[in-house]
Parts: sequence; structure tokens; C-alpha cells
Amino acid sequence: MLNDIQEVLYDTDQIQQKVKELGDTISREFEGRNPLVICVLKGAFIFMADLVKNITIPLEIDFMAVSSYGSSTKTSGVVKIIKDLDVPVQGREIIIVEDIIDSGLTLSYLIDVLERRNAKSITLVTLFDKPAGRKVQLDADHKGFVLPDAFVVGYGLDYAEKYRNLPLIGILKPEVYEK
Ligand SMILES: O=P(O)(O)OC[C@H]1O[C@H](OP(=O)(O)OP(=O)(O)O)[C@H](O)[C@@H]1O
Ligand code: HPA
Ligand SMILES: [Mg+2]
Repeated sequence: MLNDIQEVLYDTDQIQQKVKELGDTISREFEGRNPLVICVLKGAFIFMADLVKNITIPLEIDFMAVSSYGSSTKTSGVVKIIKDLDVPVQGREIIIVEDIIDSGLTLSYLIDVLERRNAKSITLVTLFDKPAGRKVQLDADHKGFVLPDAFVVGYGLDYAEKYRNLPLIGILKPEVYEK
């Protein structure tokens, strides 16, 4: 798998350090608020697991699966809910955990859904942010790393369902998807 990586952007240690900082920030901010932490599957599954281990206050978790990239490196523009939440969000303080914000379409769709369900508050946490990809204006409340305008894989992020288990984030060689 590493053969397909053009450049490693952040290795395991750098990611773990950043996740710990994000966990500390959230622990302080949400003291006494019992947030519902929502993992946006599949990409955010590794970040979610590492992040909640670094949050020291009581919280609840739930999962939502959405998809818009399929086997492409470009968004289809259509966000599909594959799996919905198990619990109601009405009146809850929500933390959405994302692996990456690129076009912003996934999160703007999710925010809309959760607002219509009357969440009390919505806080966006993303490990990676790729501002050059934005198609809608949207910013995370807390972000880990700002990435260059390139298709990246690893630490949960895939190309055609591959590379999610790489323990680092790196730029995928274009020849892998330009075949
Ligand atoms: O800001 P955007 O352009 O919407 O891109 C970000 C979203 O795209 C990816 O999900 P994807 O649709 O690939 O599903 P996956 O998480 O199952 O890989 C990623 O995990 C984010 O959820
Ligand atoms: N890599 C993997 N999945 C993604 C990306 C990316 O750069 N952008 C949005 N989803
Ligand atoms: Mg994907």
C-alpha cells in the first residue's frame, strides 16, 4: 500500500499528538454538557475511536453513514444516508466528528438534517481540512491539519474502499486513479 503513496503528510505520532490536543480542547469545552458525539462513517471511524479515548468528560456516541464519493476522487455532489442515527437529537448538544472537509457538501447536508431535527447545538470537529476543495462556505469549529489540494488516503480515508487502514495520511499517486 505504501508503494502507492507519493508523499506522507503526517505520520502516526504527529496524528496522535494532534488528536490528543483536540481531545483536551473538547473536554474543556463540553464539561457538564453530556454531548452526543456523532461519527460520520466510514471515513471518520479511526479518528472517532482515537478522539473519544482522549476526551475525559461523560459523553454518548452514535454513528451515521453517508457517502458521496463512491470509487471516484471527485464528489458526486449527492450525499446519501446509508445508515441513520439510532437516537433522537432533539435538544442535544451535538459534536460531529469528520475525517475530512473537502467540498463541504457532506457536512452542510448533515448540518441541515440535524438542524431540522432540532439539535440544541452543533459543533464540527474535523481532523483534516482541504480548503481548496470547497464548493460551499463552511468551516470547522476545531480542526487538526490543513491539507494541500491533493487526493489523500489513510487513517480512515479511502480510494475505492482501499487504504483506510494505513496508519498515516498521505497523497495518493495520481497514476493509481488515472489508469
Ligand atoms: O467535504 P466533502 O467533499 O463532502 O468530502 C468529505 C467527505 O467525503 C468522504 O466520505 P465518502 O463520501 O468518501 O464516504 P466514506 O467516508 O465512506 O469514504 C469523507 O469521509 C467525508 O465524509
Ligand atoms: N481523500 C479521500 N476521501 C476524500 C477526500 C480525499 O482527499 N476528500 C473527500 N473525501
Ligand atoms: Mg470515501
